[in-house]
Amino acid sequence: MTDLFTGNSKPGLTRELIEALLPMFEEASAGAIAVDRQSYITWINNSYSQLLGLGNPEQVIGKPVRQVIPHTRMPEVVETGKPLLLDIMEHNQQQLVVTRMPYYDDQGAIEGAVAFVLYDDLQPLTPLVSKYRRLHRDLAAARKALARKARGTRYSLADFVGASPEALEVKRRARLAAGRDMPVLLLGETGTGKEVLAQAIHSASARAENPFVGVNVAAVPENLLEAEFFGVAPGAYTGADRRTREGKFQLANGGTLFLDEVGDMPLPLQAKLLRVLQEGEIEPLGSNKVSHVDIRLIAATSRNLETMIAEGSFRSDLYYRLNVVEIGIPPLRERLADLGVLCEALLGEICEGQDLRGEITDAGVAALGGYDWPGNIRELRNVLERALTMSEDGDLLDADAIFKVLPRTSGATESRAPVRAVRPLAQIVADAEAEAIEEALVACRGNRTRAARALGISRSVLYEKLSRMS
Ligand SMILES: Nc1ncnc2c1ncn2[C@@H]1O[C@H](COP(=O)(O)OP(=O)(O)OP(=O)(O)O)[C@@H](O)[C@H]1O
Repeated sequence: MTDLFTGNSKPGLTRELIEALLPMFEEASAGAIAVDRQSYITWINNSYSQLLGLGNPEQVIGKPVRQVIPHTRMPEVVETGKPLLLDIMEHNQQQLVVTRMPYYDDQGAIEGAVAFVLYDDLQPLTPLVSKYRRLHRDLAAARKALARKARGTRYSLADFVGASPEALEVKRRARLAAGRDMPVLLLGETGTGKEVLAQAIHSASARAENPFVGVNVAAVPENLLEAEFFGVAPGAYTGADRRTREGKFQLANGGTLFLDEVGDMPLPLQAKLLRVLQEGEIEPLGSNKVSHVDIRLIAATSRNLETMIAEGSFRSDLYYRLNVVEIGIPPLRERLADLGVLCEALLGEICEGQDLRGEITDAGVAALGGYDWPGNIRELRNVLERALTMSEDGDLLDADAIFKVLPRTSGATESRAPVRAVRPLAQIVADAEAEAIEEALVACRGNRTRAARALGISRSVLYEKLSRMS
């Protein structure tokens, strides 16, 4: 072993301290090294030179440390005077956990640095490292989710679950749409995932860092739609706010505006929307100033716009403006092959954060396949949620558990099915009662006391009815 500190400067306090601590560190560590002010090696112990595969330690004294240990950060410590107390360094495909500290002369000037290899084998640290990696992954996912939420989106393309040819085609077109800054028209029945897809397209587009603003045209009273869309100038009408109220177009500026149920838009507003799309300018209510907006429009509807055009209730020129990229989302009954993966994803979502581990048997999935799903994936989610709430045998849903909660008929089958046989009134009443109880339990997340209160019956009566139902 060579002498620790070469050079002729007088030993100072810090240096003394390091010298005092060195034997202890040296013994506890898998190797130790010191460099001078120019990052030239002044000392290295035997164990470190063996670890580095150097043979004779003397031959590296006086060499620049980077020449011997290419990935070392000792020069940085000497330059900045800041210790690097914990670092992982690669050397010859080994990962070394190292600590590095500067040391000073009497006048307080940096004289060099020392480093110790704390571990030359990460094996004992595996639980710690994997915990760190897991936390890091969780943190990254949470940051991403938070950022998405801040921008108004919750979904990415991976959230559009499905592996059937129909689902893959939807995803392929969505990816295509994401790459082009053009209007998109999503066509599909209620609950097929139009909003999921709109958010996913936004998240995968160049506008992803900008806002995603959604507005359900059918949910806004007709007389408020214009203000909702284009905003209101201060004092635009009696009782109007003194401040400017921004409309959805301004809020979505730079990002994506999602118009859900665009088929429900009244004709006068359709004309205004068309103008905005043609000119890229909006005029808030009560203002005579126009302002430029830059948005990508994604519209969706469950209605047949072509029939509406023929009937005169939807403008054909607007239709062609909106329908640059059209994506038809098939109803669930046309992609029953996806039932299994959808159940898995939805049960995972439902059980998240709860002390539940929902699973479904193959027979359970087959039972779901016999239904025609007028409410599509939203309805599937409700059925699974209800089945879990009602399930008596833990969290495994079999065919029986599904049949118990599956609606007996759906709107779609009802309209196609022949008139049903007349049934005894008592049975109809019992069925209606069972359905009301299931709904109350779902609404109260399985809390029977609250469900009983909501139904206006006592807990004991609810229990009695439940036992008769099962
Ligand atoms: N492909 C899918 N994968 C996973 N979940 C989905 C999918 N499609 C829809 N969902 C879920 O179904 C529910 C309804 O989806 P969404 O609101 O996007 O449907 P929608 O077509 O916009 O319905 P509506 O026309 O009634 O507004 C949501 O909870 C959503 O998470």
